[in-house]
Amino acid sequence: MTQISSGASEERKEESQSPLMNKLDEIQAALSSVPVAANPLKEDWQIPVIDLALLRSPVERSVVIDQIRGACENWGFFHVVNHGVPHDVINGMWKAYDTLYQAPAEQRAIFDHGEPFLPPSLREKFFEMLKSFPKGVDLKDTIRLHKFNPDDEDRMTHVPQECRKLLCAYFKSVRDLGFQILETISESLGIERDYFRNVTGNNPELNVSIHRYSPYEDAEQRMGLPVHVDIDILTILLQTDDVEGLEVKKDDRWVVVKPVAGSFVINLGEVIQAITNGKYRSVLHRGMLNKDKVRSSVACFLVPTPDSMIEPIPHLVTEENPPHHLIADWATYYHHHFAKALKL
Ligand SMILES: O=C(O)CCC(=O)C(=O)O
Ligand SMILES: [Fe+2]
Repeated sequence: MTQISSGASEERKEESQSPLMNKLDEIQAALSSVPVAANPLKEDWQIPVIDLALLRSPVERSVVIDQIRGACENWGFFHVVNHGVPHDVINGMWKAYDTLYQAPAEQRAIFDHGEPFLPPSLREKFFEMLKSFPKGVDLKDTIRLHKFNPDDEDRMTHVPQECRKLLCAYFKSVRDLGFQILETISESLGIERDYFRNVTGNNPELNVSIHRYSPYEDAEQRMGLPVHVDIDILTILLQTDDVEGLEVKKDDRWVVVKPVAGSFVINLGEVIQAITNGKYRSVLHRGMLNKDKVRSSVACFLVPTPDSMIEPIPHLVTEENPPHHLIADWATYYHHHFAKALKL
């Protein structure tokens, strides 16, 4: 595995000031104390809503590309509507959701990857760290499908039979949408449309987290999903459209991502931040709980192939803006990220 970096002490100096290290410190701080709503909420701000139907119009395409550039620079998050994923495919995902959550524990143990998607060698350390955190900061239930390839229905024998087709149809469609959005993100940077797909290896395998946030009476004192950034390329999130819970960090405030009927929430992962050398942002977010309603969400993570080189686009590196992130193949990058988070 390749790892290109400057000398060790220089690297450490750079890291101690990097946005990534600030984020990791904030994640640690938030995890070690309850209650969690430390920063004031900004109720009237909203993440951008982008209408993808306009991409088909030659006149309006450039307007949409400009909106995507603005959303990526300022928010790292946006809704997409008119995205082309059919309603019945989305309804099929919700049906599959019920089937997966109703499965008996012994069956779920077979299809649910269980723990977060961590490098195997760091699992033990991660669980040790978790023990030191107070209870009540990670109260959701999550079913995880690891390296899920929706083209491979025949090999999906571990997933309940009645939802295989539904999951494949949904994740194929959502993966296509993700790839299409990556093209518009490339276009917004003035680079070839297939830049991201090429450098990250066009990986057909997805990671999937299917969350269920049960209600808690003292919901404000607790946390469903702790503060984090997504360590992927792009996340495409489907959420219940009548219950709030997702919050995004913006200018030191938490902004509620109000559900928009029929939309997907898109957020940029760490990989886009690394490849754009900080021009586009992967931002902190968290999942809050509700007093009396269940909230559900389905996160689909596009990830690079292990040998993809994660390095900044050359014209986004300058003397004043040297590489912010480790330059390495994805397997190394991923390991390094978690090792830093665990302070190893
Ligand atoms: O449930 C949500 O709204 C957020 C999920 C999320 O951020 C994640 O799975 O990484
Ligand atoms: Fe996330």
